[in-house]
Amino acid sequence: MTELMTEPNLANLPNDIDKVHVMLSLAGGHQCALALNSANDPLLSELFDALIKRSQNQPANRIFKIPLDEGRSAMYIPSESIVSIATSPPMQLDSTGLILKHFHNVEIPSTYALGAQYLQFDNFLSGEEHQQLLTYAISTESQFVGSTTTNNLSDYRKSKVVYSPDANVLQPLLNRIQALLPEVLPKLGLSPFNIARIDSQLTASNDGEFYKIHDDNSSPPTATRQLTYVYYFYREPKSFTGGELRMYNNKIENHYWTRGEGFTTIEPRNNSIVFFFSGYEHEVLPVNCQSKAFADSRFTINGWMSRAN
Ligand SMILES: O=C(O)CCC(=O)C(=O)O
Ligand SMILES: [Fe+2]
Repeated sequence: MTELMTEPNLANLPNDIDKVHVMLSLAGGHQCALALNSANDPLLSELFDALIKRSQNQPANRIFKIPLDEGRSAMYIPSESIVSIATSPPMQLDSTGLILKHFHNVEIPSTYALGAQYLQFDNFLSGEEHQQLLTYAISTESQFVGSTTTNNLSDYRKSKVVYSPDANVLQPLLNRIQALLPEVLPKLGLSPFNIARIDSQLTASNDGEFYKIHDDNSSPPTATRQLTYVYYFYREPKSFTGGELRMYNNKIENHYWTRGEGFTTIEPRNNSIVFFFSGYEHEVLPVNCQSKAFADSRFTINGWMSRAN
């Protein structure tokens, strides 16, 4: 008997941020839809495990209990009958079938590792270019608005932002970043990619402000972000402490790459730039700025290179 492969229709499923919608195609042409609360649900990695075993002609020999109707009923499926698994959002698997994360259209670094990976370059702009950005940031105080996040959680991110800074002022920085990409990408284990867009925002973090743990590409609107950059600048003498960037290590849990315990703390040095893969989890520790003066803020121009689909 031949098994007919039809494309499962996930198009009209809701696009929740954390939920993973799964469509199992089963031998005999049957399909079974389920929604998991997160990509961390062990059922998902176990289903992939069965699929991988099947692709290697190894028996998985188990029965899956698939919750239906929000757990009010269940269906039992022998592992051998799983022909394919469709997910929304897509899952990224490594060569052994570990689920890396529910990345969308990004390429996972070839060196995706347990340790946090980033690059920091000091003295990134000339003194004049650095001063120009500082003068611009301080003089546009009235254009800064309270920051938001795509998960819309309150108390998750506190800082002030200009979402569309003057393109002419950004140009020297963006030129230098683009010129450095051929060096940066291989060092981070990323291949060259077609840049569909470069976003930039200007931020000011003052006393008590922070950005809790997040990654930069796991919501539908940010799904194609591949590379994050953060350029740091502030007025000398430095009038704040804290505000370090903390990059988290990864670990494997339930066949799934997730945030590990360890981290690296990166000093937001004046006129330095940091690059990292947008899927890595990171946070900005609280800033202490006694003067509370806007001009004494920890400023950044930070943004993302998104790949073309
Ligand atoms: O300011 C920083 O050090 C990082 C900012 C950040 O993580 C973001 O805007 O997504
Ligand atoms: Fe971030």
